[in-house]
Amino acid sequence: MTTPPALLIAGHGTRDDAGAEAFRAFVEELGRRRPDLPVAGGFIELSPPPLGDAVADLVERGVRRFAAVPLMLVSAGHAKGDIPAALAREKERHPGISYTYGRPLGPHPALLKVLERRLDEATGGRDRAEVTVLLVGRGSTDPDANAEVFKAARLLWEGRGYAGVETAFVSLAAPDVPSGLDRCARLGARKVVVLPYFLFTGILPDRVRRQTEEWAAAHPDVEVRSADVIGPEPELLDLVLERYEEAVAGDLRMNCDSCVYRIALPGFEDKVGLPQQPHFHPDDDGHGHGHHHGGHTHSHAH
Ligand SMILES: C[C@@]1(CC(=O)O)c2cc3[nH]c(cc4nc(cc5[nH]c(cc(n2)[C@H]1CCC(=O)O)[C@@](C)(CC(=O)O)[C@@H]5CCC(=O)O)C(CC(=O)O)=C4CCC(=O)O)c(CCC(=O)O)c3CC(=O)O
Ligand SMILES: [Co+2]
Repeated sequence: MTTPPALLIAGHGTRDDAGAEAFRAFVEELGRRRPDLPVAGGFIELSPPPLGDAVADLVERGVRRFAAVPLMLVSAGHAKGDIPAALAREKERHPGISYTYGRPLGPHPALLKVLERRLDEATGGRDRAEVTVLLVGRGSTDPDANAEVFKAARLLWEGRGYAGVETAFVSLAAPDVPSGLDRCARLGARKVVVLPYFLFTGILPDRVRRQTEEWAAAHPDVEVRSADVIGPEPELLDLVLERYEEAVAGDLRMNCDSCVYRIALPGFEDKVGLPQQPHFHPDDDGHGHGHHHGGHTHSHAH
């Protein structure tokens, strides 16, 4: 019998005890969900246990193969750089191990669903057409990572009926939270919900809430509410296990998560499963002008 690879979760780490505890409880919950797997989690900085201890723990339990999933929303420095580097270091420490590495989490439809729920909680389900959302990401010096937050905002806007979804960052990238709120006001927003694009409670989500309250106090003409972080929702557990399965199967799907031909996005349901055709090309009638795009049929039959 071949045993499945273990699951290793890599978290960020925080000086906020409640945030670190939320991560540790989440890893325990993953273990309860998959009693067939050794599961361990560690942080890349600040909080115990460090990622290296989590790997050592797995090795002590007899694990030789594992799949590592970064508990990160975006692909920035941690997911692209230091977690892979930390894993390479662990392989030097434990030469007998092998591992595959999964993708970050966002902007998966499961997360959008949780964000939508957080908004409904904050507004009491009021008329969405009057509500402008300010989605606040962590912010990074990696523009690709910042663009992923804009993508999440746009996908959240599509088909859900909000007046608008604007984007801001808590630090390292513009616009910051007050500028993002200014922008909403200039667009005519009278009801704004600030929605943190963060996994768990922590120092940065607290800062978002504080900055939101300060801005709201200075702008009594705009009704401003704060929504909660994503949190350890069942959707997040399922998504991490989906990332695990992908990493085990070697089936890493780039950004197919939000592909309109695979996922029923609100308002675009009729596109799911549509056969894909090559574009009409004037040179494709047998004259052979050397513009062959062989193998580019973009099939989505997963
Ligand atoms: C408060 C602080 C720690 C403290 O002091 O306790 C903290 C906290 C947290 N960061 C989180 C997430 C991310 N942090 C980064 C990146 C960086 N974070 C850094 C510092 C700090 N981060 C400290 C003070 C920062 C300040 O004052 O502004 C940098 C500068 C240094 C470094 O970490 O090396 C580095 C810049 C790299 C660059 O230059 O681009 C990325 C992007 C990336 O991957 O690079 C992500 C997104 C991951 C994703 O995609 O989800 C979360 C989890 C949030 C959640 O739950 O979702 C928490 C927890 C919390 O908020 O408590
Ligand atoms: Co950080």
